[in-house]
Amino acid sequence: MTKFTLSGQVVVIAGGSQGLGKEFARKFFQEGTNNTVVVVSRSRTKLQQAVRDISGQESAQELTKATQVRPQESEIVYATCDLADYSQVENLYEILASCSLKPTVVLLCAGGSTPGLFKDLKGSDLELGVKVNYMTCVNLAHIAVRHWQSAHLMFFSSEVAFFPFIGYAQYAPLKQSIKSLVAILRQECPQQRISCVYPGNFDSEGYVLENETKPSITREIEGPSEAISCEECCNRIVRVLNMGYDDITTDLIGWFLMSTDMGMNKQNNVSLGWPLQWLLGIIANLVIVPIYMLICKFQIKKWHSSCEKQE
Ligand SMILES: NC(=O)C1=CN([C@@H]2O[C@H](COP(=O)(O)OP(=O)(O)OC[C@H]3O[C@@H](n4cnc5c(N)ncnc54)[C@H](OP(=O)(O)O)[C@@H]3O)[C@@H](O)[C@H]2O)C=CC1
Ligand SMILES: CCCCCCCCCCCCCCCC(=O)[C@@H](N)CO
Repeated sequence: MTKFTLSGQVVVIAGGSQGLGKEFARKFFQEGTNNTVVVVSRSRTKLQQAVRDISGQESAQELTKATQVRPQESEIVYATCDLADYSQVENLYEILASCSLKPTVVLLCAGGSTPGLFKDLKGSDLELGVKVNYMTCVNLAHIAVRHWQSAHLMFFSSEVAFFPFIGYAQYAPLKQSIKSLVAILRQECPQQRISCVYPGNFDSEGYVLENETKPSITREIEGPSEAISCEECCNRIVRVLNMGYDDITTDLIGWFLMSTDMGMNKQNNVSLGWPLQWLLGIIANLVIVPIYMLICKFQIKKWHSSCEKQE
């Protein structure tokens, strides 16, 4: 299987303009050698700022069909693309191809949530949830599987894929869809390295924004996953990738939640400490999970009645 290395790569980072995607761009550009890093997102101004921050240069270079990529030198360039729009992703492929760039690592890191009760969300929030979290992924993955068969694909789901809970109606179902897509692609494309990261909370621009609308009950339930910095999150992921594992969590509670969800999702890939995880999962599902779910039900009931009182 493809070894993970930070050097000599052509890296495409979806959602590279901020947060964890930007942190990965920094890591490849600053810690590796001979990398061509392409950060991709919708906003040109954010992308330019990210490229300037990372490269330390005054100006940021946009990837176009005429861009001359210098081999043997590290470069970071940006490309604007709404990855939820398939034709724009095809266009991105054309641009990369005309620069003779064949990605070797693809990070599908675009995503984000608008927490809130389902009834309080707007129709546009629901649509955005599907587009930002799922369409961006499925579109780029499709191009990658068709044209870049030797690329290492890295998907970004969430710990909520193991445990969906109140407040994440716009988000968790799509992160579960990514897990499902990954399982199928691993069977269909056995020659490709396909990793899936299930992060717990980390402190990104998106995280700060989502906390503005997050119901208190959601905050309470996700409390055990305390936000770590993007840098720490990126480092933890790289460490586990280097060990050769492909199902990755970023904190202990995430690892524990994954253990309760091993079954038919696991197939032929393994995660850190998997025999223990498997056993622990069985025991947890028998004894710990039912008790926890009772406590959780009680917490939610209490929250609903305190909301009613306030009204
Ligand atoms: N932060 C957290 O606590 C957690 C995050 N995650 C997941 O990890 C990943 C990274 O999270 P985080 O760093 O917080 O994300 P941010 O919200 O900070 O950044 C999201 C990125 O996605 C890009 N993006 C959004 N929509 C599109 C689109 N349609 N086309 C192209 N790019 C798009 C944004 O750029 P632009 O606006 O320029 O398009 C931005 O670069 C996400 O998938 C997130 O769901 C998982 C668990 C916890
Ligand atoms: C079985 C007994 C123990 C159960 C404990 C449950 C603890 C749940 C922690 C879940 C944390 C979810 C973090 C991901 C958040 C996320 O994806 C958003 N920040 C979106 O950006």
